[in-house]
Amino acid sequence: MSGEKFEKDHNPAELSLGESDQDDNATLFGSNGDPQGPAVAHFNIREGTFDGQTLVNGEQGIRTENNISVLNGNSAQATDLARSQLSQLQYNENRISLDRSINTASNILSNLQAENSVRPIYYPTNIQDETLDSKLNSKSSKLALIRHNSVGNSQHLLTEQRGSSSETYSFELLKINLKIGPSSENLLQTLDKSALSQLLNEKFSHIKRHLKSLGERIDDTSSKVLVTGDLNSGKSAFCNALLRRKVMPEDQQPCTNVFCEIVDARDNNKGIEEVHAVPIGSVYLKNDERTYKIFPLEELEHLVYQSEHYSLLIVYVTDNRPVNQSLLKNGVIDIKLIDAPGLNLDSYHTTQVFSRQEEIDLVVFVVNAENHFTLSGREFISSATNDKNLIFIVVNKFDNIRDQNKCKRKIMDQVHSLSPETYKNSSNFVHFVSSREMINQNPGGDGPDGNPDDGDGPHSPDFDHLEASLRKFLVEKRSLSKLLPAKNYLVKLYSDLIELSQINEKLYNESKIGAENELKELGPQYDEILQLSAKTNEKVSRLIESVSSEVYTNSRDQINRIINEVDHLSLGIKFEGYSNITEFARQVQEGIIGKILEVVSSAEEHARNETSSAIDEIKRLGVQALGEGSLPNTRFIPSSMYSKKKDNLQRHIENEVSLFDFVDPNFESFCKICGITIPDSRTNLLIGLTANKLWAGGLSSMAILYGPQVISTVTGIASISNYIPKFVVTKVVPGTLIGIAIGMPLYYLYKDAPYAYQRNVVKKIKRKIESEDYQHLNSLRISKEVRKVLNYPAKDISNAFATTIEKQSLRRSKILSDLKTSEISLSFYRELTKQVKEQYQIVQSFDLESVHTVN
Ligand SMILES: Nc1nc2c(ncn2[C@@H]2O[C@H](COP(=O)(O)OP(=O)(O)OP(=O)(O)O)[C@@H](O)[C@H]2O)c(=O)[nH]1
Repeated sequence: MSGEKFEKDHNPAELSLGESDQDDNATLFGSNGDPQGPAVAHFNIREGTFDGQTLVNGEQGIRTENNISVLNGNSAQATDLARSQLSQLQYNENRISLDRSINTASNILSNLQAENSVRPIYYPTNIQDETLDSKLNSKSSKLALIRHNSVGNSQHLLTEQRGSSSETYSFELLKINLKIGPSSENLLQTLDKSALSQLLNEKFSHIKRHLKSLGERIDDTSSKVLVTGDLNSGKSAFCNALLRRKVMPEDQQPCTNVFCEIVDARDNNKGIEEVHAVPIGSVYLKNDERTYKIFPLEELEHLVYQSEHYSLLIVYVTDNRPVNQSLLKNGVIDIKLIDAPGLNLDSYHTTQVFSRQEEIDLVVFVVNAENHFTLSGREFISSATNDKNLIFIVVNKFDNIRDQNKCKRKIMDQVHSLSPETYKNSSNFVHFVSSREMINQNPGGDGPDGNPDDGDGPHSPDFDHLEASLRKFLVEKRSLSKLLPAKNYLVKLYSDLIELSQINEKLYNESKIGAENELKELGPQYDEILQLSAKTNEKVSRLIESVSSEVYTNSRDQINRIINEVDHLSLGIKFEGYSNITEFARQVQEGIIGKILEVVSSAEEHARNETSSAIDEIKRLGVQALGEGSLPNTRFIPSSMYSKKKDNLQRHIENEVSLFDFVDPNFESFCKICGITIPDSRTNLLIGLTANKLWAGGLSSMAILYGPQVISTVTGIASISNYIPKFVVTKVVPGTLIGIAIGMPLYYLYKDAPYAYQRNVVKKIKRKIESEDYQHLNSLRISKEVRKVLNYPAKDISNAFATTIEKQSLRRSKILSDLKTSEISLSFYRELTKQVKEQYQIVQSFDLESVHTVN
């Protein structure tokens, strides 16, 4: 039946056989005559039939010829069939709801995968596991992980949480277990964020694939029954007994080596009985004949041995028995029987894998009543029970047992220990039968050529009961065989998702609160550090400014002083006559420049000392503001200051010495040299100065430049001698005057030469200094160096501040981004928790009936 025909909007719980006085037809559910609307199921109570509109498994209910004949002839059977069909309707209701829930679950997982790729989902590594050391599962490690994984460094929250009690989580389907050996620790806790996220993603994909196959399984209209058991226990015989004909080869020697799928030929192979042998490595596609080889049914007894060629034999057989008797063709669903090879070392694993396939609805385990359960049989049953698969246990060859009660007791004891659930419902799930008797009573069977009996074929109460249980379980209780696994899976999945979502919701909420608190704390801290930085930098700048300008002033003053004093400085250089005049000139020049440079050096030394103290002060200010250890550990080396060639004054002074450099007539020195007392009273000072000026500007030049005229003047004076007594004029006066006029300047010039040279050099130097603005440039040079050196610790401070501010700023933006992440995630998980809880309720409410109420 196409599921879409029975659409939503009606509650499966309301399905019931209608009993109305006015109307024999009860409407089970449906639309009100709307042809496009959901199908309508009408059940005629008197006739025990559905009307022609009612679709059952894709067919029009019971309007087939066979069915009508059967139903007309037997109202009890009709009621049975009606019940089957009613259960089919109910099945469809549940199936559609489950389908919807499977799709929802799959979408939720896709959303989680998308979320996981952007913001890694927190997956607790402290999952409850009896084998795990709970000491490893502290809450702090969990929080450390979420911090590491997704939120970042909200350190205080981490600390806050450390005190709280540890929690463990229990997942069933979402459990990721990375244990290598049974005793080893779960490696989950050692994984990093991306690895964990990847694993979770894979887990989601795996679950999605499983959901898909569950969806396919519940949509599949057929049911598969895997018949397995120990070697030679009579599995093939049991299949034949169910078919009431010898289809599968039976042998005392192990014979069935290939899995055989017995399928109704009428519905699935146009009624043709044959075997489709699927070669190893091929996947059976009915419509593609390249995927299998066709053999007549008679070949089956050879084919079952050919496990080296074939992996699967599809055996198409026709079961002509009425729908209420035939298991394969029961009028409701397709049932396929799979006759598996007997369990031995080779086949055990394959059979176990086979039994876990989604399309296996029921496992029938055939055990030989004579041998009881073998080791492999016991293992198979406990493993199937662990997988929560329902198992029918058929104790075959019971006809061979003499003390049947004893045998029953022993086997039931074994069942009890193997599967308590099966034991509890043993009347439905454990059957003691003889397959051989069923076949022997009906050797011809109801094959295609055999006469379908009248429905009263061979009977055995035990076998009838077994068949009835199987039928009811597969046909009427399909909800259990097909839908229950899907429901259980969804219940587990939603329960895990609720837990996962709630954990994330809780942690992201905590994370959000933490981030908000951190931001609150960080705001003032950030402003504080900004202000402190500005203040400290300003203080340091002011300090640098004041030290540099003090150094500048000091240097300038000192240089000025020496320049002023240099005229009168005693250089202690002896003038050893004009023969050594060049050497004298050099020594004088060097002496004067040396004096100036001495002062420059002393200004530099002063600058060094000032720099050193200023560095200490700047460092102190830095430590005061930023704390110990916040600045780089640097050491000031005073000698590194002014280490380069500091002065090129000497190079600028002309080295050439001319004779005129030694001539500098000066009244003062003249007086000094000539023994003339200089007026020193205040009133005479002006005269002295004027005279000095005159000398400086006139007499000295006059003596040098106008010497001849002076002499001629003196000569002129000599002409006056005509009026003076001759001997005076001719002998005394001229001689004296000439002697005075020539001798004194010459004497003066000779004596003054070294001083004059010094004065001239000083003048020269002063001129040079003046033209070059030497004092300013040198003071500037010295103070600039101070500023440059002081800028290093200042820069260290501003760098340290910049780093702190940047750190704070980075932290702030990190917290802001964490906050945003937390808010987005929080709203995602809030919504998710709501959704998965709703889905959990919905799935829980599906009424598939109690598993063990088969009757
Ligand atoms: N007495 C008795 N013999 C049975 C019964 N069922 C099967 N046998 C015999 O037991 C032997 C093995 O039966 P099979 O049906 O081939 O057993 P099997 O479990 O299919 O064998 P493998 O598939 O080879 O493991 C055959 O000789 C059957 O005739 C039974 O109910 N009673």
